[in-house]
Amino acid sequence: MTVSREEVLAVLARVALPGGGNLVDRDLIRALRVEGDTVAFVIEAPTPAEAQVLAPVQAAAEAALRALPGLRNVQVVMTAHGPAPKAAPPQGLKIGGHAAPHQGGPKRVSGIDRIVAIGSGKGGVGKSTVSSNLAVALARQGRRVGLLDADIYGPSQPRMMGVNKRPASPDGKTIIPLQAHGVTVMSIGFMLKEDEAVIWRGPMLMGALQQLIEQVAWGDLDILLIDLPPGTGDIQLTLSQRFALTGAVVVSTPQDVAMLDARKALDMFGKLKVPVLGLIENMSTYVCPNCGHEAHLFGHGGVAAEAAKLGVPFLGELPLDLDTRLAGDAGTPIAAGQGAMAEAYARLARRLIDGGMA
Ligand SMILES: Nc1ncnc2c1ncn2[C@@H]1O[C@H](COP(=O)(O)OP(=O)(O)OP(=O)(O)O)[C@@H](O)[C@H]1O
Repeated sequence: MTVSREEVLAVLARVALPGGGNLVDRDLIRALRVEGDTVAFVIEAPTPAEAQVLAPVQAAAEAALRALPGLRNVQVVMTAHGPAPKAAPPQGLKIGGHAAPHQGGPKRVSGIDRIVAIGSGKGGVGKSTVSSNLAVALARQGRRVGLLDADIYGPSQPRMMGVNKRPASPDGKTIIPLQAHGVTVMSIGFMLKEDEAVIWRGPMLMGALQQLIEQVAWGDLDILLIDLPPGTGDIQLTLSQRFALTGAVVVSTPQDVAMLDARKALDMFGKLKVPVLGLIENMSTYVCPNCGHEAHLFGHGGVAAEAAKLGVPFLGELPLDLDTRLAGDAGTPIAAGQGAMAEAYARLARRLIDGGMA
């Protein structure tokens, strides 16, 4: 028995807040994901002080969801924005400290030729899948590639790239990234225990992001791909303001609602002066493996049309493909093998290389 997003929201709407209202009508839920028997989301408190007040609410929400038949894993993270109390000085390697004061414009990271962010307006459109496969496809074409999983609310790269162990830090400062399928990989997921519910305050998230870029011994890279969280939040803002990005690639499905959100992401990159290198349509066509019939479950061609309308490059379309999902779940991206999907990613990679973007 599976639980729907609506059922989860209905339960959360019954969790009352001190001072009135509930988690849903006070709009505190972010990045809600319901997948099989797992639900994960973020409670975004307006301030660190309110995050403390809301701690019992977090516990009540978790308990209410655990009572739903069909749900086995409930992962709730609390974040808060605004000034946070001063942190104790770090002892050994600690991730999620406060970001160092920032002066001047976006800066280059030494040894890294290009930084390309992969974003989406909506969650679940395949941004992480595209990031891992593109990274592998670029590496197969001889590029020196790094992949940073900055999806702090739901890191997917440990699973998709098939690596998950805590990276070494010989001096308590430098972090040694992991290697998988020819790609140098770092994920916030490597630093967290599974199911760990940490209170990540907004400023701490920013500190974590900065550490993941600057303290990781990336070595010399032709390109660092950054798998962003969905949407247009603090991570996107901090990243663009602090680091000189070569550009951003936006992934969307052709579905109208996904495109609507993708437009917001494009608008955000425009405002932040990050060049949009192109749009990718994911899950565009489904070819039945039994009869070969083509169906367009989320529509088709909408992303190419939008790219043409906005005057940004359309980088290609990737079909909805069972083997892509299975490969991602198994930790070996489909681009690492042979066949039509590996070739589609190889074409995408070639296009970026030929355009000087990778
Ligand atoms: N082209 C595809 N064909 C089949 N399955 C796909 C495809 N692209 C992605 N998926 C599957 O869809 C699910 C969501 O993909 P993914 O995690 O890459 O999305 P996302 O946009 O990064 O999501 P989020 O932002 O919520 O982390 C995964 O199970 C993935 O394997």
